Amino acid sequence: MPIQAPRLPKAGETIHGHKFFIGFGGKGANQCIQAARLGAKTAMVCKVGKDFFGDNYIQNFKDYGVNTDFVGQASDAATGAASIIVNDAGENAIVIVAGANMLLGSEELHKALPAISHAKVLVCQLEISPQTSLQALRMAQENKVKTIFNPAPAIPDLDTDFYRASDVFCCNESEAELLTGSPVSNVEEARQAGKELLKRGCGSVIITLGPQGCVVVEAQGSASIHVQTTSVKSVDTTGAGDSFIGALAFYMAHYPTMPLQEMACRANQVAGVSVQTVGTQTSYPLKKHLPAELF
Ligand SMILES: Nc1ncnc2c1ncn2[C@@H]1O[C@H](COP(=O)(O)OP(=O)(O)OP(=O)(O)O)[C@@H](O)[C@H]1O
Repeated sequence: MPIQAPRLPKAGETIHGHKFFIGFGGKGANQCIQAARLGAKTAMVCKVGKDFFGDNYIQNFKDYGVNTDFVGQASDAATGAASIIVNDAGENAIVIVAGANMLLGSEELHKALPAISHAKVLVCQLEISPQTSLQALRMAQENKVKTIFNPAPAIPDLDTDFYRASDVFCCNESEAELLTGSPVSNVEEARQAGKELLKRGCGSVIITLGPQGCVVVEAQGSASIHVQTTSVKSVDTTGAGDSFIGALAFYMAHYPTMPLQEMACRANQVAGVSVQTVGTQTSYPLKKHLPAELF
């Protein structure tokens, strides 16, 4: 729920803002919807509250053609929400209430097992309990389903089992920095961080670098590749990383033999379109609006 205001209010203060709007989000939902907009058959496994926001959240998935059979509604917790205040300088103050997200656990995953085990790709993040994410990744691997893990929001003491459960470990610069403990602010540093993360046991690593595209690090010992992207005029980069991951999941599902570097190159192009329009899910391109050579 973003609010635009001239400045951030002080404790106890009431001020007038410019604008208020409600947008759907959550990393998992964004990634799922980008994949669906490219033509992937998608299902979401998550938990919302039995409330107004939860009902609208489910309808939003349905509007995008996402299967909601595994979207549970908790009666004892509210739908996860974020209150975001952005001032005229572009600085923000954010309060996230995870709510029902934290109630997603083993029971729900077991109900979703038929969908998980028949999927081509499973994508997980850290906006639910980390142990639930890890369990889902393991369930996918046991069923030979490819996994993409997006360690966001990053936690410094990430369980090392997450690396082993990730076919593709995909994060942005600040997440890579937190996980490796080394600065990641340019291509060279991203290459080093990618190599370090790869050593921890994942199949491959992608570190996204905003307008500089991404770095792809595959199999131990092989060179890292900087996949540059086309320069575009960006107006709102919110959710660009999720657009990239949703697109990557689409390519992994639809073109399983395509080299990862080529998938990353195409995901760069998709995410590059998303930054040219205001909004998050609404800025994600549909297949019909993208050049045919991306498919
Ligand atoms: N200004 C830009 N021009 C072109 N492509 C961009 C730009 N910003 C982002 N992208 C594309 O989006 C991808 C993800 O961007 P970024 O690395 O900023 O992710 P992020 O930090 O997770 O984003 P956010 O937190 O804003 O969702 C990049 O790898 C690139 O493909």
